[in-house]
Amino acid sequence: MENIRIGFIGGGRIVQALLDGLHEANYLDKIHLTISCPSANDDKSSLKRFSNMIQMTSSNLLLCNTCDIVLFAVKAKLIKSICQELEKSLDKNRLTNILFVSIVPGLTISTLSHWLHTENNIIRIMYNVNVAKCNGSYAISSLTTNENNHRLENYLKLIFDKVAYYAGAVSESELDIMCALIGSGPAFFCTAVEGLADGAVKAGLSRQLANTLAARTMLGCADVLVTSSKHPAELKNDISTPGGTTIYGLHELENKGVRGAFMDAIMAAFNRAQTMADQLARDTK
Ligand SMILES: NC(=O)C1=CN([C@@H]2O[C@H](COP(=O)(O)OP(=O)(O)OC[C@H]3O[C@@H](n4cnc5c(N)ncnc54)[C@H](OP(=O)(O)O)[C@@H]3O)[C@@H](O)[C@H]2O)C=CC1
Ligand SMILES: O=C(O)[C@@H]1CCC=N1
Repeated sequence: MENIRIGFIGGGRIVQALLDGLHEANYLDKIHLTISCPSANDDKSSLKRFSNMIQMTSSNLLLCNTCDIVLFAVKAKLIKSICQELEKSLDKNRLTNILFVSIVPGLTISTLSHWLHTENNIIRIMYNVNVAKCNGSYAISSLTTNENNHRLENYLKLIFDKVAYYAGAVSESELDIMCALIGSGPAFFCTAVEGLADGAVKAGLSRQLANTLAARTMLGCADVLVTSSKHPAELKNDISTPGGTTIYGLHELENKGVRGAFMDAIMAAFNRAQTMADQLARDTK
């Protein structure tokens, strides 16, 4: 297991969040990890802080020639040309022995399979920035059947388990829902925290205290919900005393359709993932 080498094509925010989490979990120096990105040799790269624990290269080809698991972590529009270069230059045997992993919304197994001219060695994963504090969530969508790919997939799970809660093996369509809830969810929660803090500032609290308390209140609620079997409505009802402050605030939220707004946000992100998948699939024709 220890000799399995992992490569990331792209070393931006979502990859660095994973590196931060693995570092915090004291696991980064226990794995062989390489990142390829154009700025690999730039002294100002924010990846430099990991330089004694990871390998860096500006060549995606070199990365694929040395890694057993390769994750695509770049913007969707770049993937086709990256795949074309790999498919053209990589030895066929090497290409079919790598486990390729898409973390890109809309980059489906079938599209990647088409661009790489390979099959049965591609899976998808969705995770979120919360891995940076070992508090992420992730899910996997996989159709691989051969033993070597299962071994590589299990190794990947072992690594993600250090920093994230495993939501399970899901279909690709379910992974698009996970993309909305797990992947984009942190941005939705941050927007809610910002709004609550803004309200407290309007009422007269300092910005710093308002931000800290809004975030800590969310953290505490999340902890209760995750560690108890309480339904969110039960916790909400426990807090709302008859004729008290909370129910007045909740009435305003209902007047503004906040629940519908959150539902719409999830549906919009989910639909966007499916639209992106359709657009990328059209590029395989
Ligand atoms: N941010 C998030 O929370 C999540 C993002 N994702 C998905 O992950 C992908 C990456 O997102 P994110 O990290 O936020 O994006 P960033 O913009 O932060 O990072 C993009 C990375 O791609 C690199 N890159 C650009 N061109 C190439 C190339 N030709 N070959 C190799 N690397 C290249 C960039 O390198 P350089 O810096 O040198 O230009 C950079 O390291 C996206 O598809 C996104 O949708 C998925 C789940 C969550
Ligand atoms: O916005 C995006 O496209 C990525 C996917 C999930 C979170 N961020």
